[in-house]
Amino acid sequence: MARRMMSRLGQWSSYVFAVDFDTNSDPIYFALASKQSERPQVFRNVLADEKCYSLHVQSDDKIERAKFYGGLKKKLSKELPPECTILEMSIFQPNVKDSVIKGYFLKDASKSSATERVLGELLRNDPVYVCSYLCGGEDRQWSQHLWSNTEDGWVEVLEKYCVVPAEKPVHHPSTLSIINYDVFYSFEDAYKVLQQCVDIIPESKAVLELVDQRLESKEKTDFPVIVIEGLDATGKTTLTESLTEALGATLLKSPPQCLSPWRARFDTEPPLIRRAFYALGNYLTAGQIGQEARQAPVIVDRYWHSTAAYAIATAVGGKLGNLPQAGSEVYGWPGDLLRPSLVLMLSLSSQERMRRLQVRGQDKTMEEEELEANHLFRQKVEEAYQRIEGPACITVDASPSPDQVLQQVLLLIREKCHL
Ligand SMILES: Nc1ncnc2c1ncn2[C@@H]1O[C@H](COP(=O)(O)OP(=O)(O)O)[C@@H](O)[C@H]1O
Ligand SMILES: Nc1ccn([C@@H]2O[C@H](COP(=O)(O)OP(=O)(O)O)[C@@H](O)[C@H]2O)c(=O)n1
Repeated sequence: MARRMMSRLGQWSSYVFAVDFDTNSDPIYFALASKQSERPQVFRNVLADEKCYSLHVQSDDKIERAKFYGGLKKKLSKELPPECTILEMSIFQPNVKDSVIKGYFLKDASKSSATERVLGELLRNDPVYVCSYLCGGEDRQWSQHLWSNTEDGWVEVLEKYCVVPAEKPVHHPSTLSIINYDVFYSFEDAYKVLQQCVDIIPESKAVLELVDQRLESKEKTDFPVIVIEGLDATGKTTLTESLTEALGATLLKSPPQCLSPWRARFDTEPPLIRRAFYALGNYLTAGQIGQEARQAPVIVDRYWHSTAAYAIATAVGGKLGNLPQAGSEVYGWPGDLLRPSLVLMLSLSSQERMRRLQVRGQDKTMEEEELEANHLFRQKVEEAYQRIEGPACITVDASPSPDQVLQQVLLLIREKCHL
């Protein structure tokens, strides 16, 4: 019944469908209508005579939705014929926060009926909507056909709508659900996510217990707190160690050491859960900063900027221009998180960063591997770093020798923190 209600055109008419045919260009946007449009056909330039399908996740439970969507791509890649291309798609109400429903669009060039079989199985067993797309008639217009499950196990077409072009929205759909899905702006919001995961991820309990024992931090610290940020291999470890020695400071990092046993586990989780874990790491580190900054200056290797910038850059699909505008609330500092006195971001050319990565030759996190493969993603991380406010970060050229970088940073610290 719920499915029937949701599928009515009245319900869908305010929604737009976005399919990422190519990460370097805008998605193709389309909507559903009862009548064909006279404007050009939506898919004409991107589809050959392939069979096309879409799937989107249906569940009111945020955690279930995130878990299922994360696993769905793996499942589809494994079970669909190799001639089937899996593209990301989302359904959303233009410029309405939290309205996004994520899914996949399939272009199937195979001759077999394997794809339909896999989709039929998914429809029977999982919280998904499945649609197929047909191109027909003299003017070769596209229509969308919503599938439904019958009691005797057959899949039938429930409803059919015309596919019509839709306007490009002001905000890229991936920016509509950053808040509380990719980035958490209060302790409570991140904590709630892990609380809801206790049954499915037993490690959450241990993390929550640690977090429950965290130290509270005052808003104002006695000694300055200096955060060093930057992409992997920009020289954070080298600099934070020499700074700590030069200033007689205490060195801390986020996520803190006490979370290490669980980090790899949470790195395999979908963004919602993974980001909540890192967000809580910042609150644990904040407690340590508050304590240590009573006695000496504190140097912190990665903190909130890392958590927010990587999360935003991962969440926002496609081009650099799809990032939320500078000044957007997504770049704001969480009201309840200790603010450092100074944030410095080490910046390097990609060639020098690659050289240092190769010299170091250590294992990289999956995300760091992606950074290497994906120049666009790296640009988005650096741009997001620069847009975060309260405090904003100051960019430091990390290409000179380690000692020159240290001297340059010491000068900045003396100027800004009067140390
Ligand atoms: N200023 C520098 N010039 C040249 N090499 C550097 C410099 N700073 C760090 N390195 C080297 O680059 C690699 C990455 O530095 P590291 O401090 O581990 O970066 P991060 O902690 O940001 O990942 C290491 O092999 C380090 O010795
Ligand atoms: N405070 C932090 C630190 C790291 N992170 C995440 O951890 C990853 C980087 O961690 P890392 O261990 O590879 O970084 P390095 O300190 O080795 O440069 C990023 O991909 C971020 O997603 C975070 O979200 N918040």
